[in-house]
Amino acid sequence: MSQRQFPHSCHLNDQNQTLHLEDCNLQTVAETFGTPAYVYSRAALTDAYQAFADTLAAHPAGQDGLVCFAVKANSNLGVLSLFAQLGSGFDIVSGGELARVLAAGGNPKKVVFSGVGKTEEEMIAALNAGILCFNVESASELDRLSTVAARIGKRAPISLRVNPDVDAKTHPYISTGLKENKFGVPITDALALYRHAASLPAIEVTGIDCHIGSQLLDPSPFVEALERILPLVDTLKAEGIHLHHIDLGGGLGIYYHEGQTEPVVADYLRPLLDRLTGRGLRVLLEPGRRLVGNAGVLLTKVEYLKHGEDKHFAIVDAAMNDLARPALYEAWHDIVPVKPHNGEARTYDIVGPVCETGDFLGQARPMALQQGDLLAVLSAGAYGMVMSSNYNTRPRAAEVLIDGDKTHLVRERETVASLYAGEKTIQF
Ligand SMILES: Cc1ncc(COP(=O)(O)O)c(C=O)c1O
Ligand SMILES: N[C@@H](CCCC[NH3+])C(=O)O
Repeated sequence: MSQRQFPHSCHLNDQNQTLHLEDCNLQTVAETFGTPAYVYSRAALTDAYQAFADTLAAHPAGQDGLVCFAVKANSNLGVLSLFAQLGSGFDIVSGGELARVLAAGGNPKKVVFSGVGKTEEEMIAALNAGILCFNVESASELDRLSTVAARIGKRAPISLRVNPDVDAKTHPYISTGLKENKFGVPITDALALYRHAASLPAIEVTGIDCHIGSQLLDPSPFVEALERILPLVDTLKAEGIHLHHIDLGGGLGIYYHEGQTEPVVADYLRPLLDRLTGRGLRVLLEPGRRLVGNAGVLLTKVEYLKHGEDKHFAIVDAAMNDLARPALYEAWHDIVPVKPHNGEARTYDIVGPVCETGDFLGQARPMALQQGDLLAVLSAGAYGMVMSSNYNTRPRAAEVLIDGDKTHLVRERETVASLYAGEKTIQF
């Protein structure tokens, strides 16, 4: 057990053989804040951000580059404020995310707005905030944005999100850059749409954008996508449409399995930056998962052990409503005891209390367990809390940010009463 590799900042403490995140004993964290609880490491978040920022800064094509953290991966205010303090920008996909970024002290001039379904209200909020760029995903969105901006006396900075029709070789639900996906405008339509955009007085064409998918462990599709886009940039230039920036999206994968290797940030970025050298384009990136995924764990307590004829179940107090990824994508998360002990090891399905057979966090996991044990679901910092729900009227988990030996409660656990605040009964 002590030989195993843990995600960044997570380790078994030598003295008491208890899982720690930075210098905090996760057993104590669970006792203090209760379970289920998401726990994030400031050091791991910072290191992950710096890997991108430092690689950009070290390359001639990346000097004025900007990392725009994809807020959809983790929108906790404590996490967002840390990234804002590190100098990060933000990639948002809703008015709600914009509000969170602003509440966390994010700079609107470093915000890009992605998403296929921007409403008028969201456009107005973003225009009034003065964001860096709208990543426009369709002709009808462009026309709506132009109308809305003109109506309120603003000019909307835009890039078109082009869909380069590249296979990201990832889970089909999180692949976005194929022509059958709903995202972006087909690269073959982009030139005509850019011409149209350039003719609209309330629109300022500033960039080009693409995002081909998520959890890419092989970075070669990123290069393929860029190589499909650069000829379009050249054609636009020849027509007098000069772009200021290129947004390469997010999508770099992380390891979820012990022993799995993940691409090194610099190895992913350098071939892209090399191809952009001398073009005078500012580079924007939208990493989500890679900045937060392995900076967080989900702590959960074993409520019951249930030994069936064919299977052993560990029924824990976290469920698919807290972490949807296993139920939704059959995604794998390593799950480890916070304080391993030497009881009889059995092969457990780690399941939650929700009334669905798909409510599992992990299946067929060998470990020695007792009722009351604490488990840590690893690599849970991305698409964890943000995808949680109140299904089965379960209050959502607390979120805690670790900084060395200090803990900060960055989101309180919901209460049962808060779950129906704002609702009314009615007498017929
Ligand atoms: C437009 C856009 N940008 C950035 C991201 C972040 O992706 P990831 O978390 O894989 O880095 C996504 C999600 O896939 C996205 O749709
Ligand atoms: N929710 C997905 C990632 C979605 C990426 C968003 N474009 C996951 O948990 O892996």
